[in-house]
Amino acid sequence: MTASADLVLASASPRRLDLLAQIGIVPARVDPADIDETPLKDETPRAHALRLACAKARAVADRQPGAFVLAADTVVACGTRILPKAEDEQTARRCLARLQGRRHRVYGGVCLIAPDGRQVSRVVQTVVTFAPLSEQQQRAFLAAGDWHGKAGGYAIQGLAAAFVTNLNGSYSNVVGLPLHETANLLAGLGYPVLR
Ligand SMILES: Cc1cn([C@H]2C[C@H](O)[C@@H](COP(=O)(O)OP(=O)(O)OP(=O)(O)O)O2)c(=O)[nH]c1=O
Repeated sequence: MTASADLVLASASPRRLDLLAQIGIVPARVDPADIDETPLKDETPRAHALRLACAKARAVADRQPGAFVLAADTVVACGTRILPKAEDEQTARRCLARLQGRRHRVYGGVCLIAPDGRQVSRVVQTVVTFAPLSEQQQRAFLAAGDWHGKAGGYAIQGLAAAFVTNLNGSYSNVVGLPLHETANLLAGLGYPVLR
């Protein structure tokens, strides 16, 4: 019965919609959750990604009865520090200064709530390494503006790809949704995937 229920994507991110489409999943509706994304005191990046993904899914499931609700959250972390979503150039500059020439982690929280109320979630970790960047490279990147609204101030699917020397784990997780794990969560709760 639940196999034919609608899927609602609880996200304003067009990248998540594109990623789902890549594996043949087209949500019936997009209904972004508007929640407070401020980290709690001493919250780890992993716990933060999981908490926000579940809070987004819960907020939307409450107003979308009878549907599967999928939500996610992407967190870029330097050590235990959660990097902000870059909404201005100064924030993006600070993020880039931290990321260049070193390794960081990207945590993707995913949460799925089924029509019958069952809830499953995962956190997926990807390790990304950026090359050391010259002042000129950093200036050019910032001027291009491909940091706006992005966790950690970069988009691996955009210009920042030129900076990545190594990636260990799920690439789609960095873009915004770990596809393998998301497909498994959907299939596990009875939503048709690749059928
Ligand atoms: C690191 C990285 C992040 N991002 C984006 C994905 C997410 O949109 C954003 C992280 O913010 P999120 O809060 O996870 O997502 P969002 O605010 O865009 O949408 P919603 O909360 O409604 O689900 O950063 C990239 O597009 N590429 C990258 O390489």
